[in-house]
Amino acid sequence: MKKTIAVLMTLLVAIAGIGLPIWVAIEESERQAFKAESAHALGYARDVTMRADETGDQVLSAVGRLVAGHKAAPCAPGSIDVMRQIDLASSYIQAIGHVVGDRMLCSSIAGPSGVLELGPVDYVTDGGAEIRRNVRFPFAPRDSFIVIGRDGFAAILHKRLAIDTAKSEPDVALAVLSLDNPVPIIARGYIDTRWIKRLGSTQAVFVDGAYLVALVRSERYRTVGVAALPVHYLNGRSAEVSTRLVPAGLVAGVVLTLAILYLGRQQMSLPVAVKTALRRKEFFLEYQPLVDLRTGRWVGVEALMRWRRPTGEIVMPDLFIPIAEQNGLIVRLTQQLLEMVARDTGAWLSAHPQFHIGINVAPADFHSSGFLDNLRTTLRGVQAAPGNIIVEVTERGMLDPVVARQTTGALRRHGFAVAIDDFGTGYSSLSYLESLEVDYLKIDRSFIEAIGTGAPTSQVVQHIIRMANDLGLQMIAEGIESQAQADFLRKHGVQYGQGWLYGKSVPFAEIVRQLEEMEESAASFAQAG
Ligand SMILES: Nc1nc2c(ncn2[C@@H]2O[C@H](COP(=O)(O)O[C@H]3[C@@H](O)[C@H](n4cnc5c(=O)[nH]c(N)nc54)O[C@@H]3COP(=O)(O)O)[C@@H](O)[C@H]2O)c(=O)[nH]1
Repeated sequence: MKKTIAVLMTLLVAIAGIGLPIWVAIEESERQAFKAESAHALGYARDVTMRADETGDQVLSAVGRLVAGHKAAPCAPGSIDVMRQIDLASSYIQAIGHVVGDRMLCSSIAGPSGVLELGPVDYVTDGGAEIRRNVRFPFAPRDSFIVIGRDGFAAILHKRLAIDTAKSEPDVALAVLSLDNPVPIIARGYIDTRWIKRLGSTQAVFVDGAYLVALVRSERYRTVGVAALPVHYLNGRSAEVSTRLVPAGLVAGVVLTLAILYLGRQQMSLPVAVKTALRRKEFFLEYQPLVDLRTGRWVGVEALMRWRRPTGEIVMPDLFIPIAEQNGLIVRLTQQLLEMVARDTGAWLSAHPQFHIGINVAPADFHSSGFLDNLRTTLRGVQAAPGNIIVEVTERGMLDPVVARQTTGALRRHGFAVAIDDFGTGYSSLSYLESLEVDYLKIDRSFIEAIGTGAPTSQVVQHIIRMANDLGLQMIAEGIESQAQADFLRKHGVQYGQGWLYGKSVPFAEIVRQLEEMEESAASFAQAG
């Protein structure tokens, strides 16, 4: 069952880990493609609007000039000359003339008496311009023209000019729409006049079915330039961008998934590895000297567990103790700790009954009924005295006052000493401590570190010392690294200490060797004296 869940979880992580970056890459490709093709379409729509505006400007200015100077005799030779000048100077106007009803009576193209039939006006804009959208002339039977007029004059415009853009992309539809009339003024390709409803204040870009549509409103006239790109432009661009982004997303996804799976496996396999390590007896002990601060003599050690993995890597207890605790393995680990203490010290402890070995026990050990028996049996095997052992338990292990009182009481009745480890990091109150039978307070390293630093916690150590003195407890300071810290602690009455100032943790044989060396030099010093 567990295996099935693990396989399912792995599959899920793989699908999510690989799928998510690919999905993000596709989304990003589409976003980039929309951005690029929107700019493309807007460029055409702006161009159309600009051309339509220029056409409007030229028509207005030409008609204005004729109305101002030639209204009285619009077909006089002088007026025709001006019409021809306008014609020549203008880029959009093909011809201009004088209009009465549906006919152009004279013009730049047909002269003073050449009449051109225009047909009826299609609509009149809000500004009063009369628009004929589709006028044909006998002289250009295949073309159709727009005629825009007012005040008796009208300009003939070629229909293609305003939308004579996007030549290299003939499938792009273009148009000039009027806000006053639903029929396009000019159009090329498929144009839906309902698009105009989606125009915001100045411009809009959107996808409608098979088209990416861009609208740009004229700032001067009630017209709108439109460009509609077939949607395959967008898809093509998106495919092009995704050929770059999707492989990158895939690589990122694979790396992410492998990293997640690797970390997950590490986490999932650690409890199994600790269990295997227990079976294979991969744990070992190092011992850190415990020093009498008043004499400088080594009066004991603290046993600290390490794990040598089959790879040779040494793992520190901060990593495996919590795993052992969370996975119900700590009692077995503590059992091995006792066995290792017995094996390392052998008969040495029986010959040194005053020498202390501090052993760390977890809250679960402290609450386990078999712990005391195990401790006694193991020590009996090496003829060590209970007085050799200091059982170190953190404030966390003392949380239940009834169990704490029972266990500490039983341990002390059998001659073992009890120390509260890492003191100051928990929440023990003075009255609670008073109710427990303990021998030592181990002052946590963090308070020793703060000595002389001026940090807010630098004063705490003095309160702890006062509290321990009030309770009649002996003190062990942890983590002494400098002589100044040692001097401060001794001056304030702390009896014992340990830390790198005196020595890091080493195998027990090394502790014995150094003790013998110290004894020898003390003896030769005494002899010399
Ligand atoms: N239940 C068990 N807990 C155990 C056992 N063995 C160790 N532990 C607990 O693991 C914690 C980390 O221990 P460790 O990494 O061994 O670190 C100890 C010392 O190496 C370190 N130390 C000692 N002196 C100094 C110093 O001067 N400076 C400095 N930076 N570090 C120093 O402190 C750790 C000892 O801490 P403590 O036990 O509080 O005295 C630690 O909490 C161990 O208790 C085990 O078998 N069972």
